[in-house]
Amino acid sequence: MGAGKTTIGRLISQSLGKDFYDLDKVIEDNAGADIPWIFEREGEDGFRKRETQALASIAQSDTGDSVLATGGGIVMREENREILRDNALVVYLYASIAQQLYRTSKSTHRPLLQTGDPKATLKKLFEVRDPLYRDVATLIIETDARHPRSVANKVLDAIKRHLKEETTVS
Ligand SMILES: Nc1ncnc2c1ncn2[C@@H]1O[C@H](COP(=O)(O)OP(=O)(O)O)[C@@H](O)[C@H]1O
Ligand SMILES: O=C(O)C1=C[C@@H](OP(=O)(O)O)[C@@H](O)[C@H](O)C1
Ligand SMILES: [Mg+2]
Repeated sequence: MGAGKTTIGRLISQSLGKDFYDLDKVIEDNAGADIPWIFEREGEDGFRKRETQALASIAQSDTGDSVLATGGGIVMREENREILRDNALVVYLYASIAQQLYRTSKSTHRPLLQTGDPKATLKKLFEVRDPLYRDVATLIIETDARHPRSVANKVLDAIKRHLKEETTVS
């Protein structure tokens, strides 16, 4: 949360002229309700079920030519990780806890951070999730101390380099 997935994903899709999906927005549109409402009525488990359904349906229907920003918890289910590995070039946007805290502090839209100690929550989530992000990631990009446009350019460069290397090798 607060790594910049939604912001950077949209910028990248514009640069590449590809469709953009934000999985949280897809979940909200499908549910006809926002994420805080889903967490309140259905709990985190209900949200995770909706998240997997939305991811699977995009992976099935998409032509493979789009940019998808997921929510930060997407890696918690092995089936989601499998879908990502099989269908996508996955970019892990790394942000320090301090940056995550700063970037998420103005929003009340993330139910998991509506606690007395969001910093401790972010730290716990990072410990569990960082190895999982690394497990599914094709590329890892550091986002601290960088403007969103500059992060987007860094991602675009890394993707181009990666695709060029793949072509050279095969
Ligand atoms: N590289 C960055 N530098 C500074 N602020 C950023 C950066 N990336 C995103 N932000 C800001 O942080 C907030 C959270 O970004 P967002 O894209 O919603 O993150 P995520 O989808 O990963 O939770 C937004 O207000 C966004 O404008
Ligand atoms: O990390 C998480 O578990 C979540 C991250 C959120 O998305 P962002 O990572 O875009 O904030 C959203 O999917 C939900 O609040 C749960
Ligand atoms: Mg987001």
